[in-house]
Amino acid sequence: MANKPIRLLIAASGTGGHLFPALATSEQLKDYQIEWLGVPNRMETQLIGDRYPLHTIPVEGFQQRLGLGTLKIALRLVSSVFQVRRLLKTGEFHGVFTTGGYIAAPAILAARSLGLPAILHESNALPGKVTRTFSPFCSVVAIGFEKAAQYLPKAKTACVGTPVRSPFLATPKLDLPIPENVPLIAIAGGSQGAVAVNKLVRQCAKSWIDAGAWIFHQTGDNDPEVDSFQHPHYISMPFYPNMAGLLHRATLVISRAGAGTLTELAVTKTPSILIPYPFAAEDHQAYNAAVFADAGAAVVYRQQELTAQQLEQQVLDWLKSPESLQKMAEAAGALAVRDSSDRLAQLVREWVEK
Ligand SMILES: CC(=O)N[C@H]1[C@@H](OP(=O)(O)OP(=O)(O)OC[C@H]2O[C@@H](n3ccc(=O)[nH]c3=O)[C@H](O)[C@@H]2O)O[C@H](CO)[C@@H](O)[C@@H]1O
Repeated sequence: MANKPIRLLIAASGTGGHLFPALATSEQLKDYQIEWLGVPNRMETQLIGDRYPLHTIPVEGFQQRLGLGTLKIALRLVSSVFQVRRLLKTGEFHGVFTTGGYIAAPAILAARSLGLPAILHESNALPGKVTRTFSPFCSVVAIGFEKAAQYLPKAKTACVGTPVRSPFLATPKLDLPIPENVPLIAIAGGSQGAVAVNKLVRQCAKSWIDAGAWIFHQTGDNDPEVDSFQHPHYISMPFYPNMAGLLHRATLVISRAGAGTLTELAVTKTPSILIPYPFAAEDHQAYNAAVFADAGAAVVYRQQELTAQQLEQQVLDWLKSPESLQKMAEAAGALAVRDSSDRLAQLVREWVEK
């Protein structure tokens, strides 16, 4: 294999939480020839197309109740496995790396049926269904949180943290017109935004601003009331690419509990209020959030129980208590695995170059 470039197929699709860790890992594999496997019309078609050749296959999740729909999806999965097998063979790939989700199933099955290594990274504390089902077939399963190992008893696991994009490891400036000496409250709804959190935040915003804070609100692009609160100290955007600058600068963050954002909060040592997405598969965001709450790095509220008054007061209390914020910041920092992309890339190399 010495002179032949190593060819790796990365299967990562759908949301920032799946795509960004895969991209961060790919940056550590610059000597590899990388191609990407995704699904049509998902975020990868905008994010990946300029960087790597992108192949797409139509896969989707199993519905809860068995029926004709499920049969159709199962048939589609079988046909996807054959498609990926063809791609792996004709492209002469040496292995597959995936960050889980539906795209992982055909990628893992196709690779293993050809005797190629399949490396899976799972960033959530409660691994997704696909990870739990297909991890025994993987060469190795890298996990973001130690806790995930207990749900994967038949897999060979290695805890490597979750990779963040390289700007998070530096201290990039915030390119927004916000004064340097004011408290900044940032709201991060995950790569899709969080309408219910947005609503609560808008009810509290005036009182936080009156207490001297500025607010940056990442709203997502599906909030019909997005323009209903306006103030010179309140900036909102559907999606903000410089999350690294934002989280480094933020005094505190109000966020969903996607594994990607949590990892970034740890690396940037940012205190947070976490409101797990209540409809996430198997409530997995609550498991992520619990890791941070148990470590003293965040306070967690269930969306169903949280009132605007509670949220408003929690933030006002913290604005008056820099010591509490400092304690949480340190606890968040203690959860960070800063060399995660290195570790994960190393693991990929170990298996693909075996
Ligand atoms: C609703 C849902 O099920 N979400 C899941 C999805 O993540 P989802 O993509 O929703 O959320 P994550 O927090 O994991 O990742 C969001 C990523 O997008 C970035 N970002 C977000 C907004 C923005 O304006 N700019 C920006 O760059 C964040 O910095 C982060 O890197 O996959 C994750 C990994 O399996 C899971 O943990 C999440 O629970």
